[in-house]
Amino acid sequence: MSEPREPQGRTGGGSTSAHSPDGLGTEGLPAPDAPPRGAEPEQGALRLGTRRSKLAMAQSALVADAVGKVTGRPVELVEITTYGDVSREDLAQIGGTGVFVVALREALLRGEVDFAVHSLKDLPTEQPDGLVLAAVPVREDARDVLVARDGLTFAQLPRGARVGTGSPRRMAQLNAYARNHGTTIETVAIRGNVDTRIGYVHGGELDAVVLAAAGLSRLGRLDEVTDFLSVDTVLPAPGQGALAIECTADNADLVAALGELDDPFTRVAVTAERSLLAALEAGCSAPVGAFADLLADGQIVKEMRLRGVVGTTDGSTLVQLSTTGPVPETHDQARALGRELAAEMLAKGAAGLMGERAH
Ligand SMILES: NCc1[nH]cc(CCC(=O)O)c1CC(=O)O
Repeated sequence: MSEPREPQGRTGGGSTSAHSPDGLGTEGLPAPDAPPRGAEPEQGALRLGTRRSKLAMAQSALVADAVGKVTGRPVELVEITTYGDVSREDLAQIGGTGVFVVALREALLRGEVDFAVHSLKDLPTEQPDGLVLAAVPVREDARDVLVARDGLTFAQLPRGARVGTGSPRRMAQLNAYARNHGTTIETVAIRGNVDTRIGYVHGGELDAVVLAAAGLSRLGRLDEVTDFLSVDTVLPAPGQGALAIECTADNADLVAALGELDDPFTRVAVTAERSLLAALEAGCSAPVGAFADLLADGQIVKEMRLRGVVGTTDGSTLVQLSTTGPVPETHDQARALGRELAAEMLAKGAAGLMGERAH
């Protein structure tokens, strides 16, 4: 680590012959009254590039706090407007959720910000040259949730209920779920931020909207949820609920410092999920759900399970498969799991269900 450390306070008094817990001794530390090591340049604030939506700002504030703690440096937020924020076009038309990301990455590559925070599910699966995901912190609740009028759960919605979501993945699975229960819903394509979406329910235009639990949690609005949709019913988007902290690859000190916020299991799980998505050659707004979790026997983690789904938005056809194997020990192993499941899904006709994006 190149970060300066506070000299460890030595409590006065002849204590035991000093052996530090790491066995390295304390000889290398400066005397308590020595000035800070002069080699470190004056370090100013780290600039965090963020989208300006309430959700992005909430996520960035959480990460700014954590980065401040691990680096000991102040973090300042730099707001960046992305095309996805200003365009009112259908997401699938303007190139999927990647439109939220391009402007942030350009700011990173131009050196205008030091690092950026993304919702991992909005990140295209291809990692651009020169940029690295320095950390994927512990994932929030990955589930989708329902915010419905009158506190209704999904099962309580009346036949033909109008359910808003812009996500073909959600449409496919919600319509399939309704069909399997002998009922129907009408999925209504909506866009907009969380306030706008929930506003359609309060305004009476829709019976319910579907959102990510993680987003509502970070906005402090989980109390508005009327039903948490089990991942057995609706597989979340690959990477849903996880954040990605990205910086330029050449900034080794920062890569290492940010790396302290990485959660290895979240990283392995989302790597497998995103590898599945990439191997299905699906755009980010294609109807692909994926979720990796650990199967434990009591306290002992036995295996990782990866589940994937693609379907038509009307829910008439879903290809849903899962695979279980040893918990991957490397990112390559995690990617291999995703590719294997994708190959099985393609063999079952997944490509034909992915609309114009399918090959
Ligand atoms: N597509 C927008 C988006 N990107 C990330 C989240 C939620 C937070 C997350 O999944 O980490 C949302 C909103 C939503 O789907 O409700």
